[in-house]
Amino acid sequence: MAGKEQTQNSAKPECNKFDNPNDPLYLHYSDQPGLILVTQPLNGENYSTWSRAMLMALNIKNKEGFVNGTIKEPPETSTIELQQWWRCNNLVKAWLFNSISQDIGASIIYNESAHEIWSDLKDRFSRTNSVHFFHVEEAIHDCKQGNMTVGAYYTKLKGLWDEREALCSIPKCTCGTMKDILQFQQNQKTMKFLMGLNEVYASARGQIMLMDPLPTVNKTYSLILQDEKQREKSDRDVQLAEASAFVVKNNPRKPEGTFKPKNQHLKCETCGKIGHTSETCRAHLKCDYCGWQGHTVDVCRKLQKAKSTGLKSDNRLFSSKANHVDAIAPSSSKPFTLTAEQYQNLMTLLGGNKPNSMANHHLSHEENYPHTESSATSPPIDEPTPTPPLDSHVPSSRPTRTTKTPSYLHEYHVGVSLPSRNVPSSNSTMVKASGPTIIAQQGDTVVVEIRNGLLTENVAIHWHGIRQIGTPWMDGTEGVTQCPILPGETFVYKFVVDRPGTYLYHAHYGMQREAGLYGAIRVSLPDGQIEPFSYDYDRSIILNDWYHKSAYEQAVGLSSIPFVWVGEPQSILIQGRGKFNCNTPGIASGLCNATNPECSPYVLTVVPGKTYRLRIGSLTALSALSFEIEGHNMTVVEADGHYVEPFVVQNLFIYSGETYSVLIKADQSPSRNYWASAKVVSRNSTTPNGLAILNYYPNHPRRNPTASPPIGPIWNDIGPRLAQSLAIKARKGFIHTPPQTSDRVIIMLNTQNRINGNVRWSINNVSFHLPHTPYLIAYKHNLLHTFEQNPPPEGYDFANYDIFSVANNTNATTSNGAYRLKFNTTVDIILQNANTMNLNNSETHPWHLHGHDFWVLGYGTGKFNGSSDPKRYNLVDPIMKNTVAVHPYGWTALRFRADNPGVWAFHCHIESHFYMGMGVVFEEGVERLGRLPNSIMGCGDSKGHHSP
Ligand SMILES: O=C1O[C@H]([C@@H](O)CO)C(O)=C1O
Repeated sequence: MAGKEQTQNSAKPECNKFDNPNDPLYLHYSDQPGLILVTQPLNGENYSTWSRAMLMALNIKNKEGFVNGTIKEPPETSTIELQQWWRCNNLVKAWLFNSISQDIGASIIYNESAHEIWSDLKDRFSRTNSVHFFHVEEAIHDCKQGNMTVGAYYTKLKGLWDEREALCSIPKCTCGTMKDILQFQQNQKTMKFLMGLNEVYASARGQIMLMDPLPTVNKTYSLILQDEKQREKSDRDVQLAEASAFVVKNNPRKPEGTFKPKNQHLKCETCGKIGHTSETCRAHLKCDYCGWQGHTVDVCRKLQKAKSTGLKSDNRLFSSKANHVDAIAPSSSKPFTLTAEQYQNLMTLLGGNKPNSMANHHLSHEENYPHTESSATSPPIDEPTPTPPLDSHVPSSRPTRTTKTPSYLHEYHVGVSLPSRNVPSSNSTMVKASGPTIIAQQGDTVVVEIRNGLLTENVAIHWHGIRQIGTPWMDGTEGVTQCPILPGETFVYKFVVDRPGTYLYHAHYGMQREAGLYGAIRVSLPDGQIEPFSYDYDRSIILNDWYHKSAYEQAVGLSSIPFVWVGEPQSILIQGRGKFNCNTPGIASGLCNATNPECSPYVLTVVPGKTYRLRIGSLTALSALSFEIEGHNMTVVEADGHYVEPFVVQNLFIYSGETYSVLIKADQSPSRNYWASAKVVSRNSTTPNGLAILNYYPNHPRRNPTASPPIGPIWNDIGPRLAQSLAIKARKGFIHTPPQTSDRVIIMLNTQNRINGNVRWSINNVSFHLPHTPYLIAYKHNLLHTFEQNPPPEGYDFANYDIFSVANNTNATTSNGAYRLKFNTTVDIILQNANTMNLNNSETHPWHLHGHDFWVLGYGTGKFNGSSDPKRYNLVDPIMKNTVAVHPYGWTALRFRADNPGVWAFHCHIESHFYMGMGVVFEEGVERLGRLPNSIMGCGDSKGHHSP
């Protein structure tokens, strides 16, 4: 009795126990063996996700312990409990069977316990994790927005991160570093997400990257969504398109890790991939349009899509960088408008944050910029009679113009204001920024409507390096090709970009360029043509110098008695960003701190292993620069729009008005960032080097490089600079052989003089000044009385002039006479440098020719010898350029064909030097031009010459 009671007593609590839903041995009536706990059965390749999902489901059922072994089999003495345990174990086994593929199921059917099965599966399938892990990592690396919405892109990336975490998560620890590690991981995710976004988000990306601390990826996603919403709202009429060089290699296909070829039994011996054989291997194919391997341009789906949507074939619309806006418009069929946000960006870039002593007009969007969505058409363009384009100097195999039907119009509407100066203070910083990069394709027509928003100052914009063949009135040189654009007036520039390459644009009125009105022009090859070098990404970088004094104050000083020299600039800017009195850019100290992202240097983010084409242009007012990137060689491949026979440099010397493309490979240790530095050379300058950061992804863009910035070359060592000049030759296969003889030689002695008490620069003792009536109008409309008709001298007193001493040029004069060149003749120019008015001093002058490229035939030191030096000319493979340096006490010989009807300035690109008279003007074939557009008239005697 007592025993029976005991049994009953002992059984009762056990029964109660199994009734308790919190007990792992409890079975709910719904816990049926037929249940399927996960949707994706284990197939051998999805172990990590499967096991995670399974554990989650078992945890909900309170049966996790049966697979991880924590709920042990009870001793045989506890019979009832043992029975219940086996019931539960078998139930879990059934659930496992239901969640694995049949093949795998067959191999574990004889395992007794769920725990054994679980361990067996783990042993077998988690071993493939490293391969899977590799694929997941690869897929994360390749994951870019491309054709996806931001939401879809985020979801995809998030899924991949979760998968990676399932495969390999950071072990939990309680020490303090865990927080830092997680923060680092978060930052990496934010960076990855930002990097994969399409270029339309570049502006937002730039802002987010400068936030400190970096927001979490979720927060970043929400910020980008807001940006997208705003964009959709204000950009309704403009079709969004994936954009820019940053995503040129966007892969719309599945990342390799998730892509499964059909014929898995085939293996290619050529590329090693599964799914095909050598005969059908496409690995060697490369598409000239989208840059992807594996197909050619004729079957490129991206191109077909672009064509079918009617967008310009490169399908780019807006692309903005952290500190400048790249804009590109579709064909003329749709009116192009800037959105309020884009316009605001542009104005912020052109504008500053403090009032300027000069006329400086920052109007609100509505006031200043009428061409928002509501303006349906562009203002009528004053169309002059076109002159046929000339195709000289170009081998017939490579056409200079692509005739397209219809030709694409790129329209830009730009309101002009000038950036303000930062008033020097004890510890201040400054930022200046350039205007939008114009991105076009060879043969495109670019239309830029400039509205002068300045209150009291005129404006004109020159398209530097664009030869304006057939449109000399669009060169934008005030006083030479057009009247100035008056405050409040609008001028429409319309011209064809007839050659691929890297060009610039900038103000060409007084010393206004110095005030910060400039930007880059990037012209790509026509569809189907490829560059003779390869790279993964394309970036434009403009170098500049920056003064605290306004251009106006500088100009007053230069023309005052006593003379007030502009002095050395306060800062050097890389892509619009510089510093003043900060210890180091990017460091959280003083005013250059995290709360002021505007104070950060320009950051160029690179993906380790990738090659970048850096299109570097200089628009300095004064400084010759040496540009270098710590630890990275640069291969020079392009100069002023011409392919260069590649050569490698550690530092690139670049003079105002020049452009170069260099290739750099992100092949250094990816564990840190690197300095890019621009140092003043050729002048004993006190200006600190301009600095930027080459940011190796995924390092934080504002993490300072661990090394000190490069010091750069010695300022007065001419040797390496001359060596670089001599190294620049035309690339084989792209040589434009120069005419072997010339029809006329003009020697131009560059000297500094004192004329009527003013310090001036002169050419052959004649200092240049601009007339009130632009030459082009004066020649065409026979208004020859508006400027001096005595042509400037063709040389100097060669026998008696000592270029090495301070000359007493008392006979120097000023003149606005021009050289008239016989149309289609070949002209040689010898730029002869000399001593300035300071003892033992000769300066570097970058000379820029409008309307042409010239062959650079040679350089030399000392006085040019007309009988021996021409024998040393390079008449085989000289580079063609539009800007070239004459080195201190040296000479440079150029040759060009006077075959572009118009009037063209040729001048020193140092802003103050041209202002002080260092320039000349060439006229050629104006009689061949048709009617000039009315829009360039209105000043001097051109008043009243408007044609109906
Ligand atoms: O044009 C210039 O004037 C000064 C100096 O020669 C006179 O002070 C200078 O360095 C120039 O380049």
